[in-house]
Amino acid sequence: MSQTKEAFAKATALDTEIAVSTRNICKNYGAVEALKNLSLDFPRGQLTSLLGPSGCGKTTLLKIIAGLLEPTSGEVEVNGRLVTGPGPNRAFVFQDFALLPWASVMRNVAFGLELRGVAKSEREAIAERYIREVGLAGFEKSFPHELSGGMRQRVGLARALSVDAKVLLLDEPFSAVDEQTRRKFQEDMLNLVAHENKTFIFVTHSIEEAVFISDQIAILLPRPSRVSEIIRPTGFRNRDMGNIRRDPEYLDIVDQIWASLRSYVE
Ligand SMILES: Nc1ncnc2c1ncn2[C@@H]1O[C@H](COP(=O)(O)OP(=O)(O)OP(=O)(O)O)[C@@H](O)[C@H]1O
Repeated sequence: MSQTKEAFAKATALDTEIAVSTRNICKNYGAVEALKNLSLDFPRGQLTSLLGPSGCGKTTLLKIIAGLLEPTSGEVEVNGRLVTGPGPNRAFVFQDFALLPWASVMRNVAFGLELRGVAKSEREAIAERYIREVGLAGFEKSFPHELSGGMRQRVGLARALSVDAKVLLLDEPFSAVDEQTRRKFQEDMLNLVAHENKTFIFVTHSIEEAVFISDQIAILLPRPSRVSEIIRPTGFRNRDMGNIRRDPEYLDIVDQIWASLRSYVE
């Protein structure tokens, strides 16, 4: 079997522990049926991307997992426990960064810990580690308006990492940055997933991005959304990052996903 076929076929047999599980999620906004019986498992320590046509309900699903939005019916389990609202085991990285404009990078990154009552010296030590890890060392005292969009996004990511949530929910985190920065971020994400042992759930519009960074890709159907396909591009995962984008399996999977999605684009 070719590696590409394997990526699609393997999607049925999962031998990894499940960190997050959504079961028969339905979500209606008044007369708008956004999600319908959506069931999906998210393997622990891996990155799953949600990919689908605009308006299919990706952000809605992310917010339901975060506990920020209640499903009309169905349930979400995180580490075997039912989600009934937001909790410290999940951190959300918002599309617009949601930084405090009046606070320094250090204060912004440490803010989640500050809210949890962690002592200043301890929270700043933790924040410093993640500021370094996302490549912002030296900018601790800067304010958000002094940073580029890409740097602000890194502050948001460092803040989510600092609170030590086991599940990170990222809503199109790289959409506001230029292409070069975006590629660097994608490589950083691969490193983070490899070293942090956290479960990442990632919304993106980009097929190439999803295939580059994901252990698992869930393709969602247009509204009312369900999962149409699950793809696990494992073949090139352990190869040199610099070569992934020209790997034949990578290119094949990108093509196949586009073939699935193109019928939904007007
Ligand atoms: N608060 C709301 N009230 C009414 N309808 C809503 C609300 N939030 C979302 N919707 C609708 O639900 C559907 C799913 O929205 P959602 O933002 O989850 O989709 P998405 O896949 O993340 O979209 P995009 O890819 O464009 O960001 C859309 O049709 C949207 O218009």
